Amino acid sequence: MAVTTRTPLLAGNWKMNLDHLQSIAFVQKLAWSLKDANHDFDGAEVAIFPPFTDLRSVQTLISADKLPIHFGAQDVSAHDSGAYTGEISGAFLKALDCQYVIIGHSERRTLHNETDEVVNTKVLAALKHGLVPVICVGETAEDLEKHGPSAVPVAQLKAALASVTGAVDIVVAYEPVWAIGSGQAATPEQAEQVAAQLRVTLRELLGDEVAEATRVLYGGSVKSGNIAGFMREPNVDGALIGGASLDLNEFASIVRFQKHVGT
Ligand SMILES: O=C[C@H](O)COP(=O)(O)O
Repeated sequence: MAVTTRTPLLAGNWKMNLDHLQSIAFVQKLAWSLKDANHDFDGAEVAIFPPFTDLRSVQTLISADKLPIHFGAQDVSAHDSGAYTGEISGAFLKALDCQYVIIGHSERRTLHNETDEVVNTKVLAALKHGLVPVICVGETAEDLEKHGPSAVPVAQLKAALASVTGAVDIVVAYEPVWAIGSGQAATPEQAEQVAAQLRVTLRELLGDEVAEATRVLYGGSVKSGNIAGFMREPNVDGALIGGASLDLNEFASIVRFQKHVGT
């Protein structure tokens, strides 16, 4: 068993699914289901990333019922305020008690032309507003063939962290683009290889302490049937889950897979 002091993070990215009423029902049932199963919330952190329009409802429910579930947004503006129609400021997310924000998801990079520079400005904005950025990196199938597994994710992480210094609280999600929504997950060994390289990069850029404290997640076709393999790897500290996070039983089963901390 690998030695780690990092609390695993199981994060559900709902993408553009579930409206605010559906999100309330889902969060209630998830909390009940995990409580019934005696889930150790201190041993494995659970987070959800609903659409923007759900956040206020989710915040109200979680705060009123004191549910041990964390939440964040799926994107943030690089700007604080102003004439940016359709964008959402990090200040607004912080005001809704969001703890996390996903930045640089491959769907943002491809569908909304987000460059490495944009990702970097969003990371800086998140940190400025006290949000923990979940920085997504990952190679396409073509990148994999041309450059091998780690080159593109490492380059993306370096770009995302330009001008970032100090004891920052960040999460990195390694999501090979070819594994997202394809049903073809990376192997645990592949995920570990890239996660280890990403940690080396964190060490170079931000020092030992930050590198040791930063959770590196794997994402891409994670299911209850394959989570155990990923959780066994020493540098994989949890998962960013898309499709399976919309199925209550599947998500609850994934979340319940504990990784031993400090053993
Ligand atoms: O953010 C989550 C990833 O895009 C993974 O999605 P997926 O689990 O549906 O493959």
